[in-house]
Amino acid sequence: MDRVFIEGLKVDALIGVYDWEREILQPLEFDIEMATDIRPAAASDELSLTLDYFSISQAITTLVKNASFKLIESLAEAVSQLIREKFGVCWVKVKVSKPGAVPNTRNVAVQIERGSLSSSADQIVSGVAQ
Ligand SMILES: Nc1nc2c(c(=O)[nH]1)N=C([C@H](O)[C@@H](O)CO)CN2
Repeated sequence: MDRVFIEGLKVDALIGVYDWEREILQPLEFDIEMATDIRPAAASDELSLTLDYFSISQAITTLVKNASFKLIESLAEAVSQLIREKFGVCWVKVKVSKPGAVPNTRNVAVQIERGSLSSSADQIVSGVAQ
């Protein structure tokens, strides 16, 4: 299965467990991997036949700016749900990094994978993804 990536998407967010974190915005970074069949877009050179990484980046940014979760786990779930439901992505990997959160570290993060790769293969065989 082919992939479309969004790497290093930076958004300032209201996020965190502690009281002081509810008063500030903190930098988060998103790495997204989405399974899709890029052959129809490649054959036609047509943006509407692939996953538009610009539109998806904008949608993630809007979601994150409007969210106020405590845990980056909750935000990762919300982002994966958005990508799967709004953009019809059958399988997605979402990594949410909070690089300033822990002293003496380069980064802390969570990563989730949601959906099924086999269902996208089924769609291609049945012609849905053509
Ligand atoms: N697995 C997680 N651990 C922690 C989180 C989190 O979102 N997921 N959050 C915090 C605090 O908000 C922290 O970022 C403050 O520095 C602690 N652990």
